[in-house]
Amino acid sequence: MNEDQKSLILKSSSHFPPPPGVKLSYGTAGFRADASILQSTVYRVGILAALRSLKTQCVIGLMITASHNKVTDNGVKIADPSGGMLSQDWEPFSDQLANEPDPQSLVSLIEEFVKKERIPFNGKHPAEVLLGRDTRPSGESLLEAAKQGISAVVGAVAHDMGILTTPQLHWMVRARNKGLKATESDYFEQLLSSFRCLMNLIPDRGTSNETEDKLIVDGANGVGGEKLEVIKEKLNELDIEVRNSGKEGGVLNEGVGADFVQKEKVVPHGFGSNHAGIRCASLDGDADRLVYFLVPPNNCSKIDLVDGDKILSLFAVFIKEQLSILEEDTKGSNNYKARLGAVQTAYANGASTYYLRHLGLEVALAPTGVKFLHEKAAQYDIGIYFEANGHGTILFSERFLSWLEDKNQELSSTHEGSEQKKAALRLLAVSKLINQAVGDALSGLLLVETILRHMGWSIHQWNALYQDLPSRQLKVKVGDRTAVVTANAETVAVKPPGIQEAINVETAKYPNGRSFIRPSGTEDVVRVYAEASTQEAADKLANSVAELVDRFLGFRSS
Ligand SMILES: CC(=O)N[C@H]1[C@@H](OP(=O)(O)O)O[C@H](CO)[C@@H](O)[C@@H]1O
Ligand SMILES: [Mg+2]
Repeated sequence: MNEDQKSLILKSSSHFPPPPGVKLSYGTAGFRADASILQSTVYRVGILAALRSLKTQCVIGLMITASHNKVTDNGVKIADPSGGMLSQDWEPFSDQLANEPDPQSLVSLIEEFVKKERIPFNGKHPAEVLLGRDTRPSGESLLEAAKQGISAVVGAVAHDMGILTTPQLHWMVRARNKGLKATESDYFEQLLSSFRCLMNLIPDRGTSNETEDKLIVDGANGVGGEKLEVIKEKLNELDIEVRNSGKEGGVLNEGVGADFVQKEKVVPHGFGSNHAGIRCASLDGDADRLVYFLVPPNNCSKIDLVDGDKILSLFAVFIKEQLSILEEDTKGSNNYKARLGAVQTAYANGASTYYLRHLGLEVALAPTGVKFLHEKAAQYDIGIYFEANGHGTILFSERFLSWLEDKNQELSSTHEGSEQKKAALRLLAVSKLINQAVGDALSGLLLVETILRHMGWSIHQWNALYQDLPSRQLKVKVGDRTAVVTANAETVAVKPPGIQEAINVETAKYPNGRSFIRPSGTEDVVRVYAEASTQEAADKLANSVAELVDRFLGFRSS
């Protein structure tokens, strides 16, 4: 770093002092806080993004969003060259960068890091950062802060991509770094063309199928609703009605959205008894989560939730079917047994894990946070990962895709129009429709819709793949949530000493009982999860484990 560079950072950072007494940490969702205290953080993440771009010599993404959090919050996160989350080994530096109050020390911190990481300041490519933001009112001024941070790095270029869903920005970063077309219209074009390809390959059963036409989507009053309106205009094949699109004056994430629907299991605002029995879906505030639900006819506030675990299961059934068809072609010269795996967290309903194993899939467990699931899923030829809350996607390995392309060619000459050829084309279309950078509610929704039609299933038939074990999630406020340390993908609490034994004693009292605790990465709470054979038992177990947390870790009066 030369003197000009140092004085540029020194000068510009003096306009962005961090708020006194606040310590932020780059968690599972980047930095998140009340929007009013985030100017300096976003500015510094601008610097970070430019440095990351220099280091990798690739385009980097910077997204301003607080997803499902309340509208007055905001946040910022980085998309790495592959379109995935920021590499974990840069997280400690991100924390130091965000929290350093003194401009001179900030410059020294950056200088040391640049040396340690050997970041090339005279590399072939100047830093290039794509910027996106959700619909939050604070987004515009935070975007300015990000631009200031980026331009504090000599030669760095920022491209404002406008209001986007988080997955759109990740998709653009991935596409740019693969040398592909990467505008928002390219994104829509890829989704729509692969969707149509799958629709054209739906088997003709000669009878009308069970899938009802209409789908009603809760857009969480956020960016996802807006973008779905755009997709809807270009789609004649689906009958979609968007509610809570943000245009009706509702507040982002208030009584609406995938997080609300999944956690509270009640109907979102704008839905009621007139929607009973109709297929409904809900997106979160930045449209990287998707859940489906049904409003039952009799009890209209409680919903039947079709969550991320069930979306995973639906995708698994479909992909397994296509792989089996391909494997039937034993005469071909080019055969390959693909490894299909599923990745879940401890929050996955026990019934879903059981179902997936019986389907013949390998099921791996990862800690909460999509970066962990993504990493594990990338180890399979086809890895499907989902958090129960609806965040997930499907990853195809390069090796498998190139085999599939070859197989498709081979089948073109020998088996045109055959079931094998169709299976190969379907899998290729899925690999283009699904957003392989990160979980994407819009592309996920289009895939769910085509698979339901392919199977001829109603949402009821889909929901009946297995029956969820009753579960309960609680939050406990404690003095210091970091006192809880977990192991084995968060299924065991190793600290504080003795708490796991006490949880085991409680769990053993209930048939099919399972319970675990972990510190949240996004809120100042310890989360408690419990499941058991009945709702009453799950509630009781969750409450008694919450009491244990309180007893071991709660606020003490002394
Ligand atoms: C139980 C739960 O839903 N946890 C969510 C939540 O993380 P916590 O660390 O539990 O606060 O937000 C994360 C980011 O969106 C998401 O990845 C995760 O699944
Ligand atoms: Mg989100």
